[in-house]
Amino acid sequence: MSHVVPSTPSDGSGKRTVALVGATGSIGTQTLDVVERWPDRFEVVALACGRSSDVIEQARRFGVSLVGVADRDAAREIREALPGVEVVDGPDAAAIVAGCGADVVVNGMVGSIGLSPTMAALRAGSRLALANKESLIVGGQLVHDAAAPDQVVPVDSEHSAIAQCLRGGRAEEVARLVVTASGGPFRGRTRDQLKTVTVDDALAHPTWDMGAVITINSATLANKGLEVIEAHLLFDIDYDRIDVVVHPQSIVHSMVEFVDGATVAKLSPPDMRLPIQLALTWPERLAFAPTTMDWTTAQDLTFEPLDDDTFPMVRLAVQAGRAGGTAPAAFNAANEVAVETFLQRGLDFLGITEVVAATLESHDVQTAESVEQVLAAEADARRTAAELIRRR
Ligand SMILES: NC(=O)C1=CN([C@@H]2O[C@H](COP(=O)(O)OP(=O)(O)OC[C@H]3O[C@@H](n4cnc5c(N)ncnc54)[C@H](OP(=O)(O)O)[C@@H]3O)[C@@H](O)[C@H]2O)C=CC1
Ligand SMILES: CC(=O)[C@@H](O)[C@H](O)COP(=O)(O)O
Ligand SMILES: [Mn+2]
Repeated sequence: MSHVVPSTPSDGSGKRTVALVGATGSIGTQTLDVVERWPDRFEVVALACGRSSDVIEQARRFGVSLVGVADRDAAREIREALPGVEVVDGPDAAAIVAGCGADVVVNGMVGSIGLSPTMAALRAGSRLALANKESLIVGGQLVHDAAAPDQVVPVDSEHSAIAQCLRGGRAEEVARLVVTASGGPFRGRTRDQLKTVTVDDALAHPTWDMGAVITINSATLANKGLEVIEAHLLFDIDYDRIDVVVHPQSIVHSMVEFVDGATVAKLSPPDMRLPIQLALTWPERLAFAPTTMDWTTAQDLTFEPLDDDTFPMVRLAVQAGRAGGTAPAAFNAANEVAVETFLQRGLDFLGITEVVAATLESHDVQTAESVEQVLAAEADARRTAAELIRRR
């Protein structure tokens, strides 16, 4: 485990400065909920979003000095509403915010556009609380190499759980990682039954309330595929030693099996404020529990194997992960294009997986030694996916 190791615990004195990219989304707003609870521990200094004017109220509430807005038209209105605040705009705005030198940068952006903020935070030497799994997956070795040993702390619930299970353990004692999946809204359905599902059906996640893209990724199981690659990169474990198991209650957030047969699991009700809070102060735990288990009542915790034929996305992601180089970036780019088109009602649900499989099939895997190479491979995969969708 090279990137998630305990750093020196804080002695509780002094505030940590926090920069938050993706401030107006699901992770972003929950991060602000957590931070607001601890005014003596955190000071939000910079925020970034795509275009939402919600950032105006957030910037005022936290008294930030820097705001990044990707959309230039939206930025004009936001700048006028925030006199005295530096408002940067355009495609590099989030990277400027992430690179501002805060103690902790939370990357809660959606999609591989989160790569440049991830790299900017790492280059600035900030602790990176990483929800934006796509940046790690597409950046792969580049992100891995740019990160100091204790610099990246996962926010993703499964990876936060694994990091907690591994805490204090030795790498050579780990036998396997077991990543849990809710199974999404279509768990138990056949491929035939998935032919007619709608966008609204796919957005009805059984256990988590999240942004639209990750919710669709949970429905196709692409999210779990991305999470297997994420686990491989964060914890340096071979794909042969990472399993996925379906656990519909989303209470066991993942597990680690050790060489003596002991399995350690992390359990809590499904609430992202717990892993967000822990990532802000890792490895220290703050004494606020957003929700707790009620162990005085009967609980059913069930586990079942993944139906790999109906939901082949995990298999495809592992194939991309094993191929290495630009393949994970191609997998993710094709998925982003297909999901966006599905959300706009331009592609059927099963088409998402088919487009990803066909894009991956035709992708010419290259080494990913620079951000430019990754971006070129992504652009190529996006073109292929768009062309496949056009021809359907
Ligand atoms: N939501 C969850 O519970 C979980 C999410 N994650 C991961 O966290 C990430 C965020 O997910 P989620 O919060 O659900 O997504 P949302 O769609 O809810 O939020 C996305 C955020 O990104 C912002 N954004 C979009 N484009 C840009 C840009 N160019 N520059 C800066 N900001 C931009 C949006 O701003 P605007 O509002 O202006 O469009 C918004 O603030 C994803 O990678 C997801 O996989 C992981 C585990 C759980
Ligand atoms: C909350 C979180 O971490 C999500 O990634 C969640 O795991 C999605 O649920 P699925 O298990 O359905 O993909
Ligand atoms: Mn997750």
